[in-house]
Amino acid sequence: MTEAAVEKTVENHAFEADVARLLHMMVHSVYSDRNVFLRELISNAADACEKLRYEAITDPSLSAGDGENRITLTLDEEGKRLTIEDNGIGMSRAEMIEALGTIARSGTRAFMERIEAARTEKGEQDAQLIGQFGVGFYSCFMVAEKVDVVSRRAGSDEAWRWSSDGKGSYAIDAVDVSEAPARGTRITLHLLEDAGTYTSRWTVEKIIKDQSGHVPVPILLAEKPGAEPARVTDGTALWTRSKNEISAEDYTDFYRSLSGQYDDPALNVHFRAEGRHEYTTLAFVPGSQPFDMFDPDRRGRMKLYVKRVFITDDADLVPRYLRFVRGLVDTSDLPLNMSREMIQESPILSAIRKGVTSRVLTAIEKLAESDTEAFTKLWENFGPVLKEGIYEDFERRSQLLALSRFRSTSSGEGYRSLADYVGDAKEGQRAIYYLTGGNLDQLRASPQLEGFRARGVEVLLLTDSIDSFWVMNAPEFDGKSFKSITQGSADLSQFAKPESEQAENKPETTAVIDDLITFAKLRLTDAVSDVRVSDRLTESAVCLVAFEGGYDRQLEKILQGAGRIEGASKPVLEINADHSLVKAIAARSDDETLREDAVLLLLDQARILDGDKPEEPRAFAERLQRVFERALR
Ligand SMILES: Nc1ncnc2c1ncn2[C@@H]1O[C@H](COP(=O)(O)OP(=O)(O)OP(=O)(O)O)[C@@H](O)[C@H]1O
Repeated sequence: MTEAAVEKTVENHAFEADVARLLHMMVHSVYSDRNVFLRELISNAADACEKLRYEAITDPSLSAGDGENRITLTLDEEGKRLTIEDNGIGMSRAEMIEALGTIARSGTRAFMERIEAARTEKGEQDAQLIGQFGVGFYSCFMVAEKVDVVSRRAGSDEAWRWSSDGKGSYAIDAVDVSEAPARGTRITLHLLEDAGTYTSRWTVEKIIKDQSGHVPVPILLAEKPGAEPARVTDGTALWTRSKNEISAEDYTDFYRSLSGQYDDPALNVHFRAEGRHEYTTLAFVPGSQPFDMFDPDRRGRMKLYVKRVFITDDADLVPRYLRFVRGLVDTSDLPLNMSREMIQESPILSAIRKGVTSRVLTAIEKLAESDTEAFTKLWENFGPVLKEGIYEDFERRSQLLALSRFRSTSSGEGYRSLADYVGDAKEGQRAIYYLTGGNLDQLRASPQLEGFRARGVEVLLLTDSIDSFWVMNAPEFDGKSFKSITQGSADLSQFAKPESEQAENKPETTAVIDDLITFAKLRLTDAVSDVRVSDRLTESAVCLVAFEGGYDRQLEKILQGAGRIEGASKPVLEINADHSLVKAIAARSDDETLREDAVLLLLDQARILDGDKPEEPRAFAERLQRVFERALR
């Protein structure tokens, strides 16, 4: 491009719709801790330096001339400006449009949905959320009325300026290289009237030390344009220091600058492995759930360093079920110039992955032993993800089962471990009973539980979608297999009822009940595979269960919903022969119409108790009406 063309071509681009929404939120944010913008910009600058270091391994000319990476902040009180400059990788024109005009992070999108929902509900934004989760570059519009980004990509002889007031569009134009950093990016914030504090040395230095003290690139601060910058942080890698030199605050600060989250970590795991493989790990379990935890594309976010050079955050350093763990591994065992693809397949990496996984799980186990409250919080945040491991990681299945906590008919508002369950199991109890479903209240009201409750047999109440899957794969815990109480026969006769209820122990199947069952089997043959007397019911008249060997009812619904299986299998209708309604119906064999209405209504009642709808709502309503009218007549 010629000099003349460079000066004239200013292109205006509209922001992607989501960016515009996000910016609107930023500008109208009521969040009081605006300092977070600085951490976001410093973190991007540090990433850019790390990317350069990596690319320079194969092409040393990229960092030629200016080998030491640094981030320099310049204050300009008079001009009400704050500048953040790095000598990292820089951005080409296309990269600017991609990075500063769209939203790449799925977490940011999820965050926006959450914050918008909170706003509609409460009439205001959930300001805390902005504070807890970084929202990247765009957060600078909390403090700036205009932002200029001038960047020159390493190795390029072009420089570009991106400029915006954050109100719907941005402009891009080419600038003369003499106006740009020799390499890297300079971001100039034209501060808002009320953001003057970000030109105070004292304030900015404190914010840097508090928020970004452990960024692995040195940070310098110049008091005014042209002044000699002074070092604020030295950029040494925290993980290379020995544990006893590192305070809890150091770890928390580091976690925050690494993860982009602002919460306190629930757990940190810092160790150096020596021997066959040498590597250092510094990993954290966050104190809160990231928004995109259940995003199917979400993978581990651990960073891989080789001899302190950042290589990739895409190396799957932990299995998928630990995808919430943040942190890094730094090893000297891998060569620096190995491609990312080769690293992925390297046996050294799988050994490291194994080691890191073990250490993280052991740390979680220790927390479970030492601090129930902290562990419960961790479990509430990440239990549903950890349980995926029971399904996916055969080798660690028992370990994960032992770690898992459950609601059950005995847990009240607390949680039970499988060890608790087995410890309190009835004599001779061979199975661990469970019931799966969408929510706890519905499960607690399930008729299928009645017989178990009456006999004091504990049942696990499983409400996460993953539960339906791992229970199929987990053959046993402590010699006991898992058994769904909505599948097959309950066989509760082995457990005695409490003395007070002994009298009504085994339901008597009289001839009239047998007759009713034969009638129901015939009449309901299209809808159910069998009708039988139940020993799992005590209060309800009927319930539905899956036949032995079929899918658990809840799992079948999930698979059907996901289009993985076609059509539902026919359930079994179980009847409580002791129930007064059932007895009354059985006694009315003289009235065919009434009996037919009654068995169809019983079936629909069982469906409703299962959280489903009557198959034919109209016929159901008419039947109900007929029976009502008779009763009232
Ligand atoms: N100083 C910089 N140098 C080079 N590229 C930058 C710089 N600042 C931002 N970018 C580019 O802009 C993109 C968007 O930045 P933003 O902070 O919004 O999200 P992010 O950094 O990708 O997300 P995360 O904070 O989760 O890493 C970055 O991924 C990067 O490509």
